[in-house]
Amino acid sequence: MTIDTASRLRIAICTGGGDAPGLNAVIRAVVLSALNRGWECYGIRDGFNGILSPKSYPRGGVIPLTRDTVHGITPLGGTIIGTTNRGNPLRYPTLLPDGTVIERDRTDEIVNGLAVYGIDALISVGGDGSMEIASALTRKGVRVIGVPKTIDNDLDGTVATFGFDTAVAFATEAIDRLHTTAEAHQRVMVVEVMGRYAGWIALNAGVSGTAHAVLIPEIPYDIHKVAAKIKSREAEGRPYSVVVVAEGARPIEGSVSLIAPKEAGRAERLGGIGERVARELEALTGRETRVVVLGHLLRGGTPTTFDRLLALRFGAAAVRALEEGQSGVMVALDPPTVRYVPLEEATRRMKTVPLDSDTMLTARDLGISFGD
Ligand SMILES: Nc1ncnc2c1ncn2[C@@H]1O[C@H](COP(=O)(O)OP(=O)(O)OP(=O)(O)O)[C@@H](O)[C@H]1O
Ligand SMILES: O=P(O)(O)OC[C@H]1O[C@](O)(CO)[C@@H](O)[C@@H]1O
Ligand SMILES: [Mg+2]
Repeated sequence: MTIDTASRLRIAICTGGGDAPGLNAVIRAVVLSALNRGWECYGIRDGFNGILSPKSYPRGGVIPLTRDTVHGITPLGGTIIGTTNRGNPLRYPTLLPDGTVIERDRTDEIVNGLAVYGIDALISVGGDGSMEIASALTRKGVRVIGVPKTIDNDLDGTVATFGFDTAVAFATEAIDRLHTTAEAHQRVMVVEVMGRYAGWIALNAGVSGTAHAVLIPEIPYDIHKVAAKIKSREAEGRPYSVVVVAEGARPIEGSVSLIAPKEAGRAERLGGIGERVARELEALTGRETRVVVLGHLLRGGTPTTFDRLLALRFGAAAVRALEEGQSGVMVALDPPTVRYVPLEEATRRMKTVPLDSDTMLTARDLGISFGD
């Protein structure tokens, strides 16, 4: 969709979903690119909560972002305006007098809230959930540009999202460190990494960190096959192994490991699969086993150079898109350039690991077991 451009825009930015290294770099690029055009820039606190729950923000749910606000934030993890992965405005959990909880659409309140603040256009940074919300707001007449973010790399329509490279780099370093202790103690070390529905982090870090088995959501595993891999290493005089497990991995006959089931306005919380795999491998191989859960460590820290640059490029490209009069599109990496894809296209399907991809073939050629 292309809209007439206003010469001086008042824009807002929000960050939604789980945080990812690079969010602050996007914010800085958006703010500086906007200010350098003579525009004004505001930040909505904690996803859309700054508009939906203004009473929770005595110092303002929508705050001005200035050159000073974004000074020095490029290398910082987190997001200076906050984020949330609870309370999707499309399906907002609401308690009824009889105690039941229903989900209701609160996007009209966001449309009105943006109008009250005189916001001409919104830049929404987030994963699939945030892009779905952005797409709904576009249909309601809000001028929106999406910026893709997720450490899980499961967002379609872009070759890469920022945060993923940082998460993989950290996981690889952790796996490297576990090799030496695994070998010294002749143990099996199981490393659980994030990746709810897609195994990108487990696969890329597992291959780079030379793990011996990698279990991903895309391939339900047979624990006996993983145990056989560990035993064959033993037979070759290597009585230790490193196994990487994505939190969304599941056995062939079984389901994912849940910490908490899905609730209104909130996805299910996964966790515990590393523990389960370790227990079963110890029983099947007789080898002492330990588990390390990397969890939220993967979302923290300073973004890698790749992620910083990508985040800065995405932020600046989002502002250029507004200047060009675009709306309803997501900035996407299409090397060597960035392009704009319709939000509907970006949210149509989840990007999971293709089983015939080059990285999968590489892993198999290297002898890594997927438990299949
Ligand atoms: N701007 C927002 N305001 C409120 N809630 C949001 C916002 N953006 C996203 N959410 C909520 O967070 C959930 C996850 O968001 P999203 O898919 O954008 O992030 P993600 O990077 O994929 O991370 P996650 O693992 O949390 O899904 C959404 O389904 C929605 O419930
Ligand atoms: O613990 P939280 O913040 O709800 O988020 C956990 C989820 O976030 C993600 O890291 C995506 O950011 C998923 O892999 C994970 O399941
Ligand atoms: Mg998501």
